[in-house]
Amino acid sequence: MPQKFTRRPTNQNFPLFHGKRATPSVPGLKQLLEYHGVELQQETLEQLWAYHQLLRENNKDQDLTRLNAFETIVERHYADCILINAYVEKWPKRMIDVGSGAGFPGIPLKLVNPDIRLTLCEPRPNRVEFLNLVIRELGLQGIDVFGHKVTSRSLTFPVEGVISRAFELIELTLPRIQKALVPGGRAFFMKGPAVKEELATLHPEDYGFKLLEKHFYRIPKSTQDRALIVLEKVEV
Ligand SMILES: C[S@@+](CC[C@H](N)C(=O)[O-])C[C@H]1O[C@@H](n2cnc3c(N)ncnc32)[C@H](O)[C@@H]1O
Repeated sequence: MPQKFTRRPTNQNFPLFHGKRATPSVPGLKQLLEYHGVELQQETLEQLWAYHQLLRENNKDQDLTRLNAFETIVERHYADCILINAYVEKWPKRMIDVGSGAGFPGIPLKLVNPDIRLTLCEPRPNRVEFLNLVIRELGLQGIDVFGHKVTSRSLTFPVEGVISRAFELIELTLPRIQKALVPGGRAFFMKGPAVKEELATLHPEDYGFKLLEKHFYRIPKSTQDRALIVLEKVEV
């Protein structure tokens, strides 16, 4: 069964399952994801569930996410990180996720696109430990953790793609990734509605980039407005 990611935005704002709470379980996860426009293969769903279990078990003492309710985690973490697939025809083969935190968007992105060779960049030791635990426990291949800050000098390997969510202003990230990103490489920024003001004063050409795509959408059946901004490295 192909995986589906609904692109259609909706203004409908139903209470979840007509007021009922979803059961935290694989079927509950499937039901909630489908409610938000994400249809996954069973194997991917089970991997995401395993990740969710690790996130819950380790959140208490490791400060991984401030979201608590199952429904909110599925909507604002999992659906959010998977829906971007609807806007990207082909992901670069070699990517980094800058400021991964507890693994967003990197872990869901990798589960849905196992062919991406991905490095999760995260300096906080407890988060690095958690990300390595997830990789080990889920038996993921082609993914590792760079446990340092990404700076203009710290990345020593070339990459074809960069992604980040809830990290910092785009103009602060561009100099960090300028050297590591190959010409023609792409940078994907997952943003909220405030990005419109950010874009109004952004000059990507100052850093050797050009603005390629802007997608504004809402997580289906939610109040969460999102944007995916794609820049291309043009400078050789
Ligand atoms: C607000 S959190 C966002 C985490 C995740 N991307 C998400 O959407 O939930 C930002 C993360 O960036 C990390 N961070 C801060 N400076 C960084 C840098 N220079 N390079 C890489 N990660 C950094 C922080 O430790 C933190 O975990």
